[in-house]
Amino acid sequence: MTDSTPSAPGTPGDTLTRRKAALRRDALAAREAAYGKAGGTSGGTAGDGATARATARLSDLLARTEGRIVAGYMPIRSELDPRPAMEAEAARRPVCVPVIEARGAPLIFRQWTPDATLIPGTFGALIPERSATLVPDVVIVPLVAFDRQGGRLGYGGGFYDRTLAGLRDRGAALAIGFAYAAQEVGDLPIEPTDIPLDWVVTEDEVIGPLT
Ligand SMILES: Nc1nc2c(c(=O)[nH]1)N(C=O)[C@@H](CNc1ccc(C(=O)N[C@@H](CCC(=O)O)C(=O)O)cc1)CN2
Ligand SMILES: Nc1ncnc2c1ncn2[C@@H]1O[C@H](COP(=O)(O)OP(=O)(O)OP(=O)(O)O)[C@@H](O)[C@H]1O
Repeated sequence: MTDSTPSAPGTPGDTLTRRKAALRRDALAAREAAYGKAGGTSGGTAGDGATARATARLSDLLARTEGRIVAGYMPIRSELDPRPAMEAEAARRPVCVPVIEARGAPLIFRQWTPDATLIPGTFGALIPERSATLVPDVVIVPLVAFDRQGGRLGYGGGFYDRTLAGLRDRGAALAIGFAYAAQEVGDLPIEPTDIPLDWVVTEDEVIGPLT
C-alpha cells in the first residue's frame, strides 16, 4: 500500500488508526506499571498511595457538582479505581455505571450502590444486575491515554465519544478523565468525533478546566 491509496478512515490500515494503536500500546504499558506500583485495584497498603491521592483530588472536584447525577465505572485491567470516590458520592446522590447495549451505540447507565449485585457486562466490566437507568450530568471517564488539551484515547470502541455527544445534545455533561499521571502523552491525534474532556484528575494533579 502507498500513501496515494489510503485506507478508509477507521480501518486497520489507515495511518491515524495505526498511530492510535501504537499510542494505545505504549500507554497501556505505562498504565500497567503505574497500577503495579500503586498496589493494584484495592490500592493496598503495600502500594505508593496513588489511588488514595487520586481519590482525594476527584472527591474535591466532585464536591463542586453537588446534587448532580454522577457516572463512575467498574475498573477493568489496570484502570485507576474510582470506586472509593463513587462510594462516598453514593451516600449523597445517585451514582451510576456504564452498560454496553450494542456495538456502535451510546452507553446507557444503571444506578450503582456499594451493595449492588453485579454481573459481567460486554467486554468484561461488571454491571448492576438490575437497577434504574439514569442519565448522568457528570461522567468520570476511564481512559488509556490523555493529553493536556482534553484529548482522550480509550480502547477504540468510540463508546464514550458517542455517549458524551448524546448527553451534550440533551444539556451540559461534565466529562472528568480519571487516570494515572503516567498515562499522559504529548499530543493525541484528534478526530472529528472526539469529545474533549473538561478535566483530568490524576494522583498528582487536577488538570482543567480544559474547555
Ligand atoms: N471500566 C470500564 N468500563 C467500561 C469501559 C471502559 O473503558 N472501562 N468502556 C469504554 O468504552 C465500555 C467498555 N468498552 C470496552 C471496549 C473494548 C474493550 C476491549 O477490551 N477491547 C479489546 C478489543 C476488543 C475488540 O475490538 O474485539 C482490546 O482493547 O484489546 C474493553 C472495554 C463500557 N464500560
Ligand atoms: N459520535 C460518534 N458517532 C459515530 N461514530 C463515532 C462517534 N464517536 C466515535 N465514533 C467512531 O468510533 C471509532 C473509535 O473511536 P475512538 O478511537 O475515539 O475510541 P476510543 O475513544 O478510544 O474508545 P472508547 O470511548 O470506547 O473508550 C472511531 O473510528 C469513530 O469513527
